[in-house]
Amino acid sequence: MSTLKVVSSKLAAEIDKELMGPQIGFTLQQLMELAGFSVAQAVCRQFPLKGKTETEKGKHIFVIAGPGNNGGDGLVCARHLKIFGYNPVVYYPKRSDRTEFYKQLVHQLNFFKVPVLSQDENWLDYLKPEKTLCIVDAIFGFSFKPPMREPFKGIVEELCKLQDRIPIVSVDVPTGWDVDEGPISQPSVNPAVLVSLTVPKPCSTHIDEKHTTHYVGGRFIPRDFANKYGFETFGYESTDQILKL
Ligand SMILES: NC(=O)C1=CN([C@@H]2O[C@H](COP(=O)(O)OP(=O)(O)OC[C@H]3O[C@@H](n4cnc5c(N)ncnc54)[C@H](OP(=O)(O)O)[C@@H]3O)[C@@H](O)[C@H]2O)[C@@H](O)CC1
Ligand SMILES: [K+]
Repeated sequence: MSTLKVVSSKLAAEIDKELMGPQIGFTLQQLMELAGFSVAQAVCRQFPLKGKTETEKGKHIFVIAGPGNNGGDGLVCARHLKIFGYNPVVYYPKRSDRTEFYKQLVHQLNFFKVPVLSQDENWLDYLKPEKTLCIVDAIFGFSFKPPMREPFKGIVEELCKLQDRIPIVSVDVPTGWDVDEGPISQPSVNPAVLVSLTVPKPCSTHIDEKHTTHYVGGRFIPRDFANKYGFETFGYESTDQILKL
């Protein structure tokens, strides 16, 4: 049997449903915690603080959280980045009331004194190349369907203007990309780092390997489950939550 290296948006949603279904019984909270934790680990790997000056260490990591679960991954990631010694700031313009859980994630950020900006705040003030280490793009993941609606369209247009000067770390899918077809509509970001969760989506075959470092993270499935969906598990080392592909 040939093994797939990527899974479609449809299959990714099916995998998610089965993981959180009655037979397996993961909760969304559990998977999101591991997903966000792995993205924070990828940021550490890519932008290590060790040996950096105090000025460098004080730079912001600007996390933009969208309205769905990709945004939730961003909220979790920001908390872990703070624990790891970084200086995250979260921009959360459209807050989900889908579940109480998103509010709890915001309370946890308040607990760790991570600023969480609302839509009406001047978020661009935090995005200065000399003051910002990177941007974590947790706007849209595998449920995004173009064309992009406001306020995200305007936000992503601003990110596109900045991305040559501030590196973008995209969570699961670069925002604006069609999950299966890649960057076929605008606006869409061109990330310096992509962290695919569970297994890469087809759009990841469109990244320019010279520009984008690709990690896989979200280490939560056994081999027989992966094989059932036509792919292999990844060779994570030791306790690592990410693997550079
Ligand atoms: N097993 C795993 O790997 C795990 C994966 N996880 C993560 O979940 C992610 C998938 O999350 P998801 O299904 O909630 O969808 P996501 O992509 O966040 O977007 C949905 C939101 O976007 C909106 N929206 C859509 N199109 C739009 C448009 N054109 N313009 C504007 N808005 C638009 C849409 O709005 P609606 O259409 O409903 O009005 C809805 O609010 C996945 O990529 C991974 O990061 C982990 O957390 C757990 C384990
Ligand atoms: K994203």
